[in-house]
Amino acid sequence: MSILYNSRGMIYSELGDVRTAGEAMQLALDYARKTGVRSMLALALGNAADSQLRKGDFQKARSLAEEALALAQASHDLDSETLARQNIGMAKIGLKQIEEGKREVIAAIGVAEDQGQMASAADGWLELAQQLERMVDLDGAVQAYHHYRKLSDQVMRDDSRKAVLETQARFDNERQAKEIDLLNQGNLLKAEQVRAGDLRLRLWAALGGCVVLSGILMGLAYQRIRNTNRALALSNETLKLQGERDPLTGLANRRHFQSAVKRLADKGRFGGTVFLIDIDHFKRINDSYGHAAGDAVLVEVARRLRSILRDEDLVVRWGGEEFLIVLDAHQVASAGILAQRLLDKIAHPPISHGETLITVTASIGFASFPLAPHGVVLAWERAIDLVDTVMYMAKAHGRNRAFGVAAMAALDEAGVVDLCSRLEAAWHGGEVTLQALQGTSKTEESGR
Ligand SMILES: Nc1nc2c(ncn2[C@@H]2O[C@H](COP(=O)(O)OP(=O)(O)OP(=O)(O)O)[C@@H](O)[C@H]2O)c(=O)[nH]1
Repeated sequence: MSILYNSRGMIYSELGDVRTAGEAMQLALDYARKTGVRSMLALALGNAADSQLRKGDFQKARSLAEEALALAQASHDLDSETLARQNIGMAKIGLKQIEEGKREVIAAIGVAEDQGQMASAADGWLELAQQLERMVDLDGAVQAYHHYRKLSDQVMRDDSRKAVLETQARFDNERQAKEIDLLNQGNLLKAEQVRAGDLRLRLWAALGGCVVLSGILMGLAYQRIRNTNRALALSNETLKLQGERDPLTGLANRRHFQSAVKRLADKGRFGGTVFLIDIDHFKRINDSYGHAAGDAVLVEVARRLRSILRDEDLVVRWGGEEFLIVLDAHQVASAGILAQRLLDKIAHPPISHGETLITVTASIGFASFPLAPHGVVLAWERAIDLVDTVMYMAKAHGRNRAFGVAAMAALDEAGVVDLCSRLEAAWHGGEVTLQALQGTSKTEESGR
């Protein structure tokens, strides 16, 4: 029964029904206490503490997590001990013991990292970032989010390496099929050539008065060969284009970006203006209207972005609900004007999907490189790291807004990395100048 209620609690928790999830977790805990089975009790205590954290009852969450910690230590269960310590830290943050709680959560995440549990460590950083954001420790939240992005990128790289291998295998099969197709076309071409050769021989044999006729026939054969070659070249070009497009939105994908960015980077150093756009609360759109509606939103946002940009501007589907724009221009002022247009274009009018009107907003980070005022040039990975951090600040400050880097008191890349790791504080301390813009109307922004 305890396992059953645990599962029920987890399902309701995923659906966002905190109250029913809490009741189920409590029942799971009651049954686990009756059975006296330690592993079951540790699991139930961990989940119940987690549920209380979500409900905001930090005192209760803390006492449940402390009970779980004692149990985990007694049974030498390192995983449960780490979870319990993390929950205790989160509860302390909720109880306004922010620095102590932060230390405990970070130590618990460190243990998970040492154990090689990178996905759960990444989740830990994200939860910490959200908890600190709730407690208005924005600097701490931005730093935690930075760690989360780094680690989740690493996890995603590992996952996507697997996915890439599978996709590669699929792509190879498709390519093989295409190559067979091309080979057939090649054979046809050769057959055409042989036929043309035959024709030539016969024509030479017939010679004499047939010279004019043979010339015409040879001309026709030559024309056919040229057409076949043109078809081959077109087919190769189509193959290359398909591999660099996102199939849902038709925008360029990351692979295309990698080759395009080489054109914009001088010896790996990046020049231009970058915007990172992340749709706000996109998970809610999927949860409320369904995955197909989420897809429709992505397609429409992609169309709107393209509609206000020039053909030569690069627009990339960067991740699930993230888009990256790269302009070959360096003016920060005009970047601000474009950021405002992007915010407004995404939000107005609401996107229609069947009978439903879906209100969509986005958060945007942007910066122009080399960085003002000292003209610091960055590798493109660092440039995107910086824009990603500024984008998260736009999220942390309420969403439906754009933050852009106008100037940074850094003389080299190391200085930029340092300021980026404490951006909120550096902004307030005057070491960084940010341009902050807001979407013109916040119709549906519900915050947290
Ligand atoms: N429909 C659809 N959903 C996707 C696609 N790719 C990713 N997603 C979903 O996008 C959601 C992203 O959610 P989160 O990363 O939590 O971010 P969010 O809800 O936008 O919240 P904030 O970014 O904090 O405002 C996840 O639920 C993904 O499943 C896609 O191609 N189609």
